[in-house]
Amino acid sequence: MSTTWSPHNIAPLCMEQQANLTQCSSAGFLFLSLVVKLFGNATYSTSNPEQNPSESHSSFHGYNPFVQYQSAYSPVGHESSSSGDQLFQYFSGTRAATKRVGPRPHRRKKSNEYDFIIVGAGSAGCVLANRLTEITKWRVLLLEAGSEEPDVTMVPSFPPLYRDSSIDWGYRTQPEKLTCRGFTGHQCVWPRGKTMGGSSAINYLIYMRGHRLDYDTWAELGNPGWSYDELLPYFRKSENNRAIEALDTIHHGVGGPMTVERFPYFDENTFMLVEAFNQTGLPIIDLTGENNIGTNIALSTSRDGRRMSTNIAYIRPIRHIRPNLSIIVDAFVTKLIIDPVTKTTLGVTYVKNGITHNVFARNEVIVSSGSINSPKLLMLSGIGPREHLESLDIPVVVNLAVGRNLQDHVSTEGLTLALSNKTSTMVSTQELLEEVNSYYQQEPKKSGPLSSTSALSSVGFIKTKYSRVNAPDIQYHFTARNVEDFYANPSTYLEANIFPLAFYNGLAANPLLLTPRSRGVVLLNNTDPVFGQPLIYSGFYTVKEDMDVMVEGIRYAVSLEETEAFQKNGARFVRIPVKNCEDHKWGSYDYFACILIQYTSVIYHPSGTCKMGPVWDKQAVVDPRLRVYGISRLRVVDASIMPFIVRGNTNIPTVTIAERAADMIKEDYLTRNNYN
Ligand SMILES: Cc1cc2nc3c(=O)[nH]c(=O)nc-3n(C[C@H](O)[C@H](O)[C@H](O)COP(=O)(O)OP(=O)(O)OC[C@H]3O[C@@H](n4cnc5c(N)ncnc54)[C@H](O)[C@@H]3O)c2cc1C
Repeated sequence: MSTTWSPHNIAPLCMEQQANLTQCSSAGFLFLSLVVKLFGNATYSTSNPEQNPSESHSSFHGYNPFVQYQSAYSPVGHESSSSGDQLFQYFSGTRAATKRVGPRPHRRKKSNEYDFIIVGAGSAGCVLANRLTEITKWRVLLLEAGSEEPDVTMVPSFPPLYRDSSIDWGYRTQPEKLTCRGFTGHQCVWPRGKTMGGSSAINYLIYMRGHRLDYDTWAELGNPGWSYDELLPYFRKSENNRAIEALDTIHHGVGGPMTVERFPYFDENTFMLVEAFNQTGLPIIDLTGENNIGTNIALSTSRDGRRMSTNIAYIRPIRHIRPNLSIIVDAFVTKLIIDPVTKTTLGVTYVKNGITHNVFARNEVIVSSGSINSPKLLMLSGIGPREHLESLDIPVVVNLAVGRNLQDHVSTEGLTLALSNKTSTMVSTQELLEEVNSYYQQEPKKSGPLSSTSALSSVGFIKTKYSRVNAPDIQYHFTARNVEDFYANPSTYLEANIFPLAFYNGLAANPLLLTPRSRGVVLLNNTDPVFGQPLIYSGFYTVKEDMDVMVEGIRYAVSLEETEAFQKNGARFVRIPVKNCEDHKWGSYDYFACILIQYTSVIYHPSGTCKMGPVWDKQAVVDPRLRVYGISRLRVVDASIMPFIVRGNTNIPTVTIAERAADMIKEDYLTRNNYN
């Protein structure tokens, strides 16, 4: 099998900046070559789990004493080419559409016609493809712009490696006054998964759900069916919990597709951090319970030291087994085919290997392309803000607030915790290469430093004085750092970092803003709307209170230094002002504000750009059953529908949105026969 994954080419960045960093030395290039050789193919994700001994089913195991408590490929030749296609002409306005509404039950199925077409095989798309193909009479097509999921994604310690690699869309934010000023072009990286599994294949594996209040608020806003109590069965349905939390059967599930456990390996710093939070008064709790103020080692979406992407969890077990599921990878959907007269969605146009194809949906097209690409696809198809679309000569089909309401959990990379030799996990190049080889060879279960995200698993949630409700407004992550390299050249270090999370002599303390008041926007690229990067304006800190909350969050992090846990291990925050913030006194409000603006960190949870809301909500793009307003046979199901971002990492909330949506679709088509 050919190599499917290519890493970020850091050489130009290293040379341009003449950066004397470890990742720019032979160590970095040796490491990358070995990883490509061992993990560059897509073997694991495409193999049959029945033949893999590590997939045998087991129930709850892995009690951690510290914690109290998965197509037949649809041949390309089966799709019609676009040339001369009548429906393609509708869109370009050269031909009048034939009106057709309501069910079409007696038509013979054509090879390029499916019951449902799902655009995007990410967190949501893979769940939907699995659940909808449970109905054997439904033919479902899953289209994914990226490749098969390469083996490199399985290693929990490797997330820094995926950024700007062949499985990342490689997006950047647009320059803004209050964000990302310290980075090249004043732009922040904005990673998004471009492979089977989507962002769930490149994320940091943290299993989190958010707070009860998040979902109750969605429901109170006029979205029936989305309260915490109504979603809890769906959280359980997806979950196969193999940790101590499995004993809490009210909140956790054990038979679902998504294996959830604690990693087989933790270093001392992981324990130190939870201990420190605990010593500030935060209780050790199940962070995935209804109220998440507290601390613990987080659960992870992993199984025996390997990542569980939604591709592994939901697609791998059914691929080549369910004949009604077709999957086409490397298929970039460029437009929805919409009858402009009846405003009915008929299918999609996609490009694969430079050839344009049209495929048609008897029932619905479901857009699950994520919070950046879903609004992009809608806008390319004439669904979006009138003014913006008209400025690009795109005929407006429906005027909706698509791309607005962008939210994320902003953080900073500017706060560094230095570790003493006592707990530093730094290794030599030789040791690093040996660890990579050792992880590769372990069968059937993986263990050791690379089988874990290390200190990133230690999570704390706090409520600052700014929180108006009894729920957290700051969450903490701690990410591996080489302190000397960071201080030598912060922006290049961060932009070209490729090393595993396991080996470090310092940690970035990342406070996450859980309830941002600021809003950003996603717009189409004005020079190349289809193939160009969408324009992402994060809008971070455009509401001043967001900065106040974050400064408070930084102060709390710094206070961890006073705990016995930090003191006995000699862990100390580095008080040297970081580049571009030297004019401010370390520890002052202005210094902390400076690091927020200079070294803004996007925590990769964009949400809200196809907002769910009732008919009277002018910002709403989809209704509470996730149907796009003003267009029939079209839904959006992914993180973009969240009216407000949840208080916690967004993968499992997105999986749960898709689980809920799948049942809604079944209700709509199997019980009510409601096609509009
Ligand atoms: C680096 C990173 C770290 C993260 N860490 C965590 C974490 O630890 N825990 C957590 O809970 N969450 C984490 N998240 C967030 C979480 O993974 C996302 O919120 C979630 O995966 C979003 O799911 P989605 O279905 O909305 O979009 P995605 O999973 O991004 O899926 C969208 C899919 O659509 C495809 N697509 C897009 N456009 C097209 C098109 N035009 N044609 C065909 N296909 C298309 C994409 O290639 C992609 O596969 C992280 C995200 C990232 C990027």
